[in-house]
Amino acid sequence: MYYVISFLAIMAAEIITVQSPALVGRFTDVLNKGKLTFGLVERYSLWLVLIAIGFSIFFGIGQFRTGQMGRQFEYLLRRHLFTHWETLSTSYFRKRSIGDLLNHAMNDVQAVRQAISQGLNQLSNAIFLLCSSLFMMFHTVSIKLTAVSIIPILFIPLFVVWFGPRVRNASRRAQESLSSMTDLAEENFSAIRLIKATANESVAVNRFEGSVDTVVERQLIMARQTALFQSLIPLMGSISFFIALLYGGYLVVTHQILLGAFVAFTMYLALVINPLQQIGNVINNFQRASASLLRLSILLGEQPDITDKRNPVELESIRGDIEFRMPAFQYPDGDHPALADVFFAISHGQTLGIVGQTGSGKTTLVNLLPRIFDPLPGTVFVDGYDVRDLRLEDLRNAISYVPQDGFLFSANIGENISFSKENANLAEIEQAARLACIYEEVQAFPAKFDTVIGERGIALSGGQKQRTAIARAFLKDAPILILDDCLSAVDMNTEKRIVNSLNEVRSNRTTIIIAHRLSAVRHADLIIVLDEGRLVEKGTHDELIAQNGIYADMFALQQQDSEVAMN
Ligand SMILES: Nc1ncnc2c1ncn2[C@@H]1O[C@H](COP(=O)(O)OP(=O)(O)OP(=O)(O)O)[C@@H](O)[C@H]1O
Repeated sequence: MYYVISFLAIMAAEIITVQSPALVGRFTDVLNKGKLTFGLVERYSLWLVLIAIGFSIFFGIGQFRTGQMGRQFEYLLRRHLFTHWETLSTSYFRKRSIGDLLNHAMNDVQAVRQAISQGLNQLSNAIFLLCSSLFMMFHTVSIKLTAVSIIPILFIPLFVVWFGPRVRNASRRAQESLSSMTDLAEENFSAIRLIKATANESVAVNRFEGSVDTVVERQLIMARQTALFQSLIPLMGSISFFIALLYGGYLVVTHQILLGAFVAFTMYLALVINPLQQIGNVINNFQRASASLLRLSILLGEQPDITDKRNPVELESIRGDIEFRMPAFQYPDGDHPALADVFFAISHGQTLGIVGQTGSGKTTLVNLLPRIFDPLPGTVFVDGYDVRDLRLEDLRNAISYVPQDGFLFSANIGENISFSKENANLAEIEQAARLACIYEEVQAFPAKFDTVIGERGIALSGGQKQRTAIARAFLKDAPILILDDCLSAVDMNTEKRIVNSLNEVRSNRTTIIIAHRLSAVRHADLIIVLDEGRLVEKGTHDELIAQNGIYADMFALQQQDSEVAMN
């Protein structure tokens, strides 16, 4: 609808504007014949002003409508893109850099928007102006003169065919370098503390300069191609002008056309050169936009690799019984199993502790429960159902997961805690904060729960970040709670208080605690020990101590360490 309005408005504007050369032509003829009166001068001037006003009104409407259409398209496309990304699995994001994704969301969408608003606007403008000028030239001046003068213009399609793929290719390379630059900037901002602490600012700046240089270099290549292409079009226009003057002048001198017709003709040619250049611009914009559109359609065509199966089991509520019957699990891009011989079961309300060396497969194991990665069929069960048979939404709603790095959003603390429960009230947020032992510290901040934290919670200490993330999981209050080594940055006393809160409020819910410090899992109903992905020991704390294996060794070592620390 917007486009129809803008299309009609631009058409009206151009039909109006092409009347002025004809008017000036008639004026010249009257002048030439010596019949010009002051009343006629006034009338011609008035018509010219009316033409200008009519053109401005319709052209303005056309511009606004196409602009509006472009912005709406941009908004819808970005929203669609983001919603689509949210449906994709984590393995997709492992393969893509953030800079690249941001580049698509910003630059590619913008290129398509420009083609839609400015491009379509300029194209229809140019086509109407061209057609109506040519019509007026044929109609009011001379068919022969027009036909001869437009010959150079016929070369333009050849230039388009020649330059098109080159401009597209240059645009793709420029966009790729922009992606890498955005990536590097993102990486540097994330690592700003490390860079400063190790006085590596100059290294970071040099790396960034290198990537900016590449961007500039590639953009210049694109600019060169574009400039060459665009300058050839007015060149062809000027050759047309040259022919018009030569041949048109001859026709006037030999009295085959009137002087007024010749004046009008040169004005039409001047009118035609502008749309020709615009067509060049538009074609370049379209080339760029078509490269962007291709990238966007590939992105939007990506399918999530972890989805609901056909007719999944829909449970009203999940209790939280968990069982692993897993001979092996291998990552899609791994070359050997990350987990092997993992057989254990816990009932709802129980606590499972998972310990093991770093890289032994603890995070991998818990990631299989919410299907962050898909286990093989018949290997992981919740409430007796294969997790692959449950509705993904039900399964994930039933799990609160606190990852190792307790990610925080750039929002205030209250919003961070209530992220998983949108309409939580302040009392609920405060209760969750109390259980996670962060309440007093938040109350000490000037804005309390309204305190805004920077990206990734830069104003909070590591332990505070972890406890805020734990409070978020407490607030969600799901039947299964997974704490993935998220007590590592809190001191022993706080750890003890959090574990006590867990015992207090989670009596009927299943808790999985991954920990390096054995004190955090000591009271678990079942502890499993992983070693290079293999489940090597399982039992309660006392049973494992009695087995005298890896767990007993780890315990002895940690006991020694804490005694040394006490002394
Ligand atoms: N997405 C992945 N694709 C391929 N291999 C992976 C992936 N994630 C982890 N791995 C590999 O799986 C193994 C187990 O990693 P995992 O993160 O589960 O160990 P972890 O016991 O949790 O370690 P940590 O205590 O250091 O957190 C490692 O060898 C790791 O390199």
